Amino acid sequence: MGYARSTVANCMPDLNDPTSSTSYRPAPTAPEHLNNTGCKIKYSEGKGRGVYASKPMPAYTLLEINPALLFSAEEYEAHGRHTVLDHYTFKWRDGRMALALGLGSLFNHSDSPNVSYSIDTSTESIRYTTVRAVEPDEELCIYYGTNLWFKPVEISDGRTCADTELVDDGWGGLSAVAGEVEASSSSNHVPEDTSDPNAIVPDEDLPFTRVKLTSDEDDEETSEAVRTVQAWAVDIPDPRHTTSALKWLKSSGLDTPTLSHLKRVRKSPTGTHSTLLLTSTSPTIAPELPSDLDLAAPYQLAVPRSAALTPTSLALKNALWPTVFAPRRKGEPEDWSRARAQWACAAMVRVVEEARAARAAGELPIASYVPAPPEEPAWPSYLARDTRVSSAHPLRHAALNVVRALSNSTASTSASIIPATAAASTPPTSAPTKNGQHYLLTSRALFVTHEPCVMCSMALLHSRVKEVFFLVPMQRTGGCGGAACVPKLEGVNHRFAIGRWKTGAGGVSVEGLEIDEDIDS
Ligand SMILES: C[S@@+](CC[C@H](N)C(=O)[O-])C[C@H]1O[C@@H](n2cnc3c(N)ncnc32)[C@H](O)[C@@H]1O
Repeated sequence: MGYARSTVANCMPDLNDPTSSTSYRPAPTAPEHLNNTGCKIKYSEGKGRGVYASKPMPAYTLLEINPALLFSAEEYEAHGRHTVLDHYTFKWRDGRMALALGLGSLFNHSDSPNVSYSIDTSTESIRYTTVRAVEPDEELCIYYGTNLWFKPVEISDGRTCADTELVDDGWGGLSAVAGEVEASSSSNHVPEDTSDPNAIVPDEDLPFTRVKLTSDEDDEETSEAVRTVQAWAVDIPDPRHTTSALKWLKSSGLDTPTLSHLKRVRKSPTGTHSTLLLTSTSPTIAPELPSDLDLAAPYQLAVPRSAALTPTSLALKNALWPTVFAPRRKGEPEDWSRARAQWACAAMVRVVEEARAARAAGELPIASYVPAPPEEPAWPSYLARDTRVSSAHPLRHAALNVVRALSNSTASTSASIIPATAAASTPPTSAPTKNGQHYLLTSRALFVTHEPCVMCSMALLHSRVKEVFFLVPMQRTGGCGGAACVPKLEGVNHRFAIGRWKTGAGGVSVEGLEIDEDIDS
């Protein structure tokens, strides 16, 4: 908290060792315990007790708010550190020591944590929140930091914490709480912890700085980029019945706000009939129609998922279904919610971790990551390292490798190109392959440790990526504002947003990511 490490750490009892000389022994069975968010206690192989999910949990689920028991550093020095409490104690921001009263004390450590926590000094409490979607029976783990006092048991991908140098994550890393990153959340570029994950984060508190693009940033300027959703529609053979059909629709309960960006009626070009858009809910069960109206059988069709932001996108969307025109003011940036900012921090932590693992394996410390979007947690995510060294291939840059990972996602993958989720081998049909073009990153965000070079930036532009976040600027070679800004160039047919990560934001450090500034990234 790190968990407070003391000079006697090595003399501390091993919670997993029944022969340990301490009087502490893990109980043979976990107590019956289920909190109201669905966390339960179970024994975790080699770790003692742990906290587990009893049901599926979406990303950013608030798991627990635990009061902290605070005591002075002197008390800790004289007593606490000589007891089993040392395993559970961590440093509070003001130098006192703290113990989480509740399940918080039972979260085990993982170097790929699925839970982050934040300290609320005003209420002297700690909030634990999932950072990604969690499966039933999955262990819920936090990140203790780099100075572990025990040998961590292997995590699911076969690595141990000792294999990689890890990031001190201001969102999930206990060491961050120990004051290794700025204590104040705003100076750490971490949005205030409010209970509302939808709260909009002011621009100055975002973990990145937006690189300003002068042109409009609408990402739906080509027909293949138009995002669609399946909806039910019905033809009205006699257009004179359109008003009655509309009246029925309004009272039917089918008329939900999900399609409010679309007109309800489309007239056939010849005027022979009109079509009524019914609903986007239930892809399998056709909506029931009134018997007193002369309507054909309902059918499904693809309609635009959102309003049109530009005249070009309006024309493209109208070709599918009459769409509302809601232009964004030129250069107006997208709002970011707190949940989305947390998702971005977790993604940047993950990609930095991968880059450090790449370096340990003899590669350049560069990695790239396309996480599942927070609003589509079931979509596959992709992770790739730079493999120029091992492949002796000058084009195996991390950003290109991750695009290859996406396009190869139905084929077998190599160790350096990792579908970062189990779902990667069978992407849902609504995932990025939906346009039939497997390299497309339409509507996806890409996190990369080093500013992509001009070549990679151009490739990303072709892939229609929505936004790129990078940590290390590359003044001489970068294509996202360093040597050039590719999405700003005149004549390009797509623009992506760029975020330059703020120093220390989310507890992410650039340590270990040094590369020669002339190397393309
Ligand atoms: C805060 S306690 C966590 C709850 C603890 N497992 C229990 O049964 O009370 C921290 C202790 O859990 C164990 N632990 C936590 N994460 C571990 C991991 N990844 N591998 C092995 N042991 C772990 C270590 O013994 C550590 O000192």
